Amino acid sequence: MSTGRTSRGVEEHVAAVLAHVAPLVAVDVGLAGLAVGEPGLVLAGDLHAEAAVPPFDAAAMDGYAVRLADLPPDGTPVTLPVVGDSRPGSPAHRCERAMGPASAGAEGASPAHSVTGVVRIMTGAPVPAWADAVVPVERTSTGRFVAGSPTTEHEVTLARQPRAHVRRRAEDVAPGDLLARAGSAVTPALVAVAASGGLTTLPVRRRPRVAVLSTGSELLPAGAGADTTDSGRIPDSNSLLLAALVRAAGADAVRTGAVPDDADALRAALDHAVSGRSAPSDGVEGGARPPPAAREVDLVVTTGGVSAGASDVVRAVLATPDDRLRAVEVAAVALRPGHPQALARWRDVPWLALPGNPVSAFVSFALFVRPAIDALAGRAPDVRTLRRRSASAWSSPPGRVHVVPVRTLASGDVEHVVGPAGHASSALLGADALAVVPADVEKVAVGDELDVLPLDGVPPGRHA
Ligand SMILES: Nc1nc2c(c(=O)[nH]1)N[C@H]1C(S)=C(S)[C@@H](COP(=O)(O)OP(=O)(O)OC[C@H]3O[C@@H](n4cnc5c(N)ncnc54)[C@H](O)[C@@H]3O)O[C@H]1N2
Ligand code: MOO
Repeated sequence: MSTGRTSRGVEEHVAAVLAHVAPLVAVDVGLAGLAVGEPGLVLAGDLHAEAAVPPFDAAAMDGYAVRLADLPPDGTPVTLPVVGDSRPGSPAHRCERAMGPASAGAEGASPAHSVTGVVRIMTGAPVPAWADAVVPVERTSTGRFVAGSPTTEHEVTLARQPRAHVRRRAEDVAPGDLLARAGSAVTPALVAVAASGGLTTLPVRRRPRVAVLSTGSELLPAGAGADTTDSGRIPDSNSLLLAALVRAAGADAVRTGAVPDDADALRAALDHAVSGRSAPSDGVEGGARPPPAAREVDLVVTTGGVSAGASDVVRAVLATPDDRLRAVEVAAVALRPGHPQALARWRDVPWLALPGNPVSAFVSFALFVRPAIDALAGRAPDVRTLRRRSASAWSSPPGRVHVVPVRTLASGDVEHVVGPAGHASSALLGADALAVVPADVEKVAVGDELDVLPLDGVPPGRHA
């Protein structure tokens, strides 16, 4: 009997998912806004510096700017007049003009060097064009400068030092240098380096926004406790699971409470979800921000109701023509867990329908939803799998990619996390990664190399 499903491999289903998502529109945001705004933005274009860092030769120490030619190479101290001051934001131009040799670079119009002397200079201040080193104050007869007091010494005894203590113009960043590529995360360091490099705005994409909803008449509201009677009802855990996974993947989640196995109720819930409003009892589970006005949703993720049961409500909605519904694909993916999958567009928003078993939903997120979020965010294609040696042996189902929760040991090898049964969500508690065993592998032996997907937000070895 036909199940109405298309059989396909994991790669094929990933490609089908990615065909529905494109990077969100890029906007230019001021650096100050980025520093205090929402986290998790992604750069929408390559970023090049406009200005040099440092923008001029700068003192790396408080001390005296000297011309090495004035100091004996053998390190014998000399006493020289102090002819000026260079402070951060207040360079010693006057003295530079008085002292600059005919060859002095930017100040090249200066008269020939006429005075032998030094300039008192503070860390970060421009080094006069004629000077080529800074001698730290503690290495001189002055000993130290007193903060806040006027400096009055007229001469200083100092000697040549092994290091110049000058940060050369552009030694950190030169104008035109590539600071970061499109798809990089907008990190605190990137905001700072961009500011230093003379930029005022960054082209960014906002965090994708993902609506999450659970289906199943057996579901009690998430987080409201369990039912100890024999009602056959269980707490909805998937909507919390997926909302947290969405957030760990760098997107915002709008979670909607569980929807019963009723096609009209699901259609109404989908309408509500794509409007960007969360259910009254739920919240926007992304960055801290005021209660949401309706905002665009970029993706809808549902769990449950996607297999072959009589009450499988997602299948029922997908099978019934509706103006709001397009591009339906119901798939039997060669994967365990995560075999039944579907995708479609609801009011033109891409909709990924994952199976209801919590471990299947978890695996489906890692394999299908995470790449979709990355694509929406415009994140650089991220080869996230690592090669790790297996510390355990197990059998894998023939003809299906087998995804196995593993934990990383101190050696770097990974160990199968054993749960009481294949679908035990408690096994996920001990995992920091998922091993992805190819469909043609039926036995994993100790020492075999595996492809391993690290889990967002779970540091490797956390559970070792
Ligand atoms: N005759 C067949 N039966 C099943 C097949 C099949 O091919 N033929 N596939 C099996 C596989 S594999 C999976 S996976 C499940 C997926 O089924 P559904 O997507 O329809 O999921 P449900 O039936 O709604 O739920 C499955 C299981 O998970 C529990 N669940 C569902 N939602 C939640 C939630 N939000 N929080 C916690 N737990 C949830 C639900 O109570 C069920 O126990 O189908 C097999 N059957
Ligand atoms: O394929 Mo189902 O997702 O094994 O549990």
